[in-house]
This record gives sequence, structure tokens and C-alpha cells, in this order.
Amino acid sequence: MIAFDNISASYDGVHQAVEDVTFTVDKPAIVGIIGPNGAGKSTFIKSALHLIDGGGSTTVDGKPLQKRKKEVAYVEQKSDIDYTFPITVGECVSLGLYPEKQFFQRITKEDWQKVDHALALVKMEEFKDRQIGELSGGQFQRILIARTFVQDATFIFLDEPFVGIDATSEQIIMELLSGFKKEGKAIFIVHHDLSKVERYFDELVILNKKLIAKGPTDETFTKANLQEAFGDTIFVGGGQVND
Ligand SMILES: Nc1ncnc2c1ncn2[C@@H]1O[C@H](COP(=O)(O)OP(=O)(O)OP(=O)(O)O)[C@@H](O)[C@H]1O
Repeated sequence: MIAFDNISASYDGVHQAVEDVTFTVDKPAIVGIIGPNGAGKSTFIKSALHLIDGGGSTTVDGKPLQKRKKEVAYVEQKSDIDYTFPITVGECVSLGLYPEKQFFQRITKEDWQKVDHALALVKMEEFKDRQIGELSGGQFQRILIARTFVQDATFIFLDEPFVGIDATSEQIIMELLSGFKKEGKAIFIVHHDLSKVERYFDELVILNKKLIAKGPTDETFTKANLQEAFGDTIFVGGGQVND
């Protein structure tokens, strides 16, 4: 279980971007994190994972996150990533091995097999020796998922993984994540396409600075909760919103 206790964050010390968000998630699960632009979804993850300063604490199976870092993987928003960094696809995926390796340890043959296996899972094995800068957005996203796979993390956080990627990549990634769930992992996905919410997520976290709702999707994906988070203008194209 992962428990977030009073997670808060402020960038200027005056305005709260995230305020006292508390909830727990039992694995396995695929959890959607939704809310309007600027609601603090990314900030919540960064503060909860101690990537930025903030208040509150996160525990993994009762232990402070600092002691269980290897079990947590995070893929930041694409806009935060430097694609021009000169490394190959294989090297990029192998970075997932580093939480368990000291920097002076060599990557072994067995490690490279893990990398190859992960690349095969995301259907990117032919791209192993390409530079990451040569990939499409969807291909790159698949590489980042492969990196979390070699890390073998139990809790995986993905910030808007489907932005600007093609339907095939989205489907490949969702199938892979369902497989991760079957292995007992919990996957958190910041997502903005509300029409896919019911199909993709077992549980939902609805945020707008504060926690508006958290629970099984069929209980939380309601008009009342969405109006509270997004205001009255919310429109869910093709999706079913419960009363
Ligand atoms: N590095 C930063 N410095 C200052 N303010 C920031 C920074 N990052 C985010 N903010 C502000 O914090 C608030 C929450 O932003 P955040 O990016 O967490 O929202 P979000 O829900 O992920 O938004 P989106 O859906 O648009 O990605 C916003 O008001 C944003 O302008």
C-alpha cells in the first residue's frame, strides 16, 4: 500500500498549489489523477515523491518513501524532458537499472537482457541503437515506460503519458500497464481525456488543489465531483458520467 498524508506544496510560499491531500492506494490498481489545468496534479506527484519541497509524507507499506525509493518509478511530463541529450534508446532504458546499481558498477550481460526484454515489450527492439532524439513522441513515451519496467518498480507514476501520441502507442502502453497491474503493481496516470476515464481506470483521484474525491471510478466519476473540480462547463465527449 502507498499512503499519502497531507501532501502540500507552494512555489512562492504564499499560494498553495496543492493543499493537504491525503489518500491511500492498495495495489494492484490503475489509478487516474484528473482535474483542470493548473489543479496541481503534477505538483502533487512531485511533492509526494519529494522531487520538490513540500509538506506531508508518503509511506510505502508503512515505511517512509526515502527507504523504498527503488519501488517507485516516475515518468515526468514530456515537456520537462530534454530529448536532445545524446544517448541511445538502449542506454536510456538501462537508466532504469540505476536505482539498484552504484554508479561504478558495470551494466552486466544480464542487465542488457533485461533492457532487451523491456524493449520487446514496448515493441521497440529495433530502435535500441538509435539516438532518443530521433524518436517520435509516442516511441519515446514507450521507451520511458520500458525504463520503468527494467527498474521493476511496484508503484509507477506517469504524468500525461498520452499527450501527442498516436492511438497505437496509447493502446500498447495501456495493454502493458494492464499487464503490470496483473503482476501486482499500482500505476498512477495524470490524464486529461475524460472520455477514457471509465475504460482506463479502476480508481480515480480528482484534484483541484485539494482532494475532491478518491475511490472506485464508478463511484467517483460523478457529475457532482466533476462540477466541483472543473466548474459547470465540463463536457465529457462520448463518456458516461454518473449522477
Ligand atoms: N515550477 C513552477 N514554478 C511556479 N509555479 C508553478 C511551477 N509549476 C507549476 N506551478 C503552478 O502551480 C500550479 C499547479 O501546477 P501543476 O503543473 O501542478 O498543475 P497540473 O494540474 O499538473 O496542470 P496541467 O493539467 O495544466 O498540466 C499552477 O498554478 C502552476 O502555474
